Amino acid sequence: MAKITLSNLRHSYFPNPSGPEDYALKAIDLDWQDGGAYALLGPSGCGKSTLLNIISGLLVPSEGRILFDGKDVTDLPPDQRNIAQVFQFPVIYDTMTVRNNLAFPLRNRGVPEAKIAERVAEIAGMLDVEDMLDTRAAHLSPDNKQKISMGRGLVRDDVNVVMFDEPLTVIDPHLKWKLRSKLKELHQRVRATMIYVTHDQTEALTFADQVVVMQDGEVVQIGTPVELFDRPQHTFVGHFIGSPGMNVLPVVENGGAVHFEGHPVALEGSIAGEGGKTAIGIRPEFVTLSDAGLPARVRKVSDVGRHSVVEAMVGDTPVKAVVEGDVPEQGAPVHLAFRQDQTRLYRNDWIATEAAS
Ligand SMILES: Nc1ncnc2c1ncn2[C@@H]1O[C@H](COP(=O)(O)OP(=O)(O)OP(=O)(O)O)[C@@H](O)[C@H]1O
Repeated sequence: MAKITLSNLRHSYFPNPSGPEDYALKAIDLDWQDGGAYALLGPSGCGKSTLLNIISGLLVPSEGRILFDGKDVTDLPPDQRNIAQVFQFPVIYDTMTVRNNLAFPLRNRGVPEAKIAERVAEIAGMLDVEDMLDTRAAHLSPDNKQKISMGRGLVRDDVNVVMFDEPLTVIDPHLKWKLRSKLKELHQRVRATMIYVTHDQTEALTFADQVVVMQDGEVVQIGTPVELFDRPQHTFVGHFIGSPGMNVLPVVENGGAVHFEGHPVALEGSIAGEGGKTAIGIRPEFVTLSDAGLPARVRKVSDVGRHSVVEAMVGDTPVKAVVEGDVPEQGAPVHLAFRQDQTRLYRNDWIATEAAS
């Protein structure tokens, strides 16, 4: 397995790009550590597939280099990069048995039969598919086909990286959570460098030790799931991660003080920089209904199971609060309190407050 370095990577699908908007990837510098479990998370069109194709060698970047363990592979074709890939849809041979499907990537590389048998048994054990080994792949359910596809991606122990591209797309919703945790467990046992591409925050946060969040061709934050939740560096991360996402509320900044809808708001710490578009970010989990606080009127209450989400209007701006227990009626006047150590200022969408020590 290898450490993967992306250095100063940019990519445009246009022959003569003239501005940042012409780039599908805009300046990416990243180190993926050897043996790490990474997720590449972002909405459709943010550049995930472009980045994946550059790592696998299907696409040559317009600028920048890709290194595997310090060795420049930018100009190497896919078959010389030693990568295993699991795609959205199962890639298996229907006429072969599960055993032969799992053995295929090893036979292809001339691995001795005894070693193949050992490795296939090991992977089949990890995936709980031992009882299917002699079944023809054509007879498997779509879920099991995808499991075998994953097994084929994991069976070689000499690859630089295993890349998963939205691998749970075809999986039945009620089985998704099972396979999600299975993949995490597999990483812990196999210890390969793995990159998991998805637009689904739950999949990314379950699988990865480090999540790389992308928006519009840029990496906006790399962090553990907890870091992304606790301290979003960019409003996009706050909004995209969490359910519901972080409240991003426009504020007026004046001499170190900020006002939201005319009310002063206390921030977590001192403010950096000046000017630009300012907003505060506070997660709905840290907004409470209280006796004092910002006057608001309830617009909507949604019961989401373990708790409710109350959306209340402060002036013209909706604010969401996660509420346990009793909830007010629609239209009721309430007061909202923001937990100060969780209230951050964002300037032009980037965090602009120091954390309270
Ligand atoms: N072959 C291509 N030619 C021109 N533009 C492209 C091409 N492939 C992708 N793009 C553009 O590059 C940007 C990034 O696309 P990319 O497919 O990498 O995003 P993504 O995050 O993988 O999205 P999705 O999840 O929908 O596949 C988008 O604006 C897309 O329209």
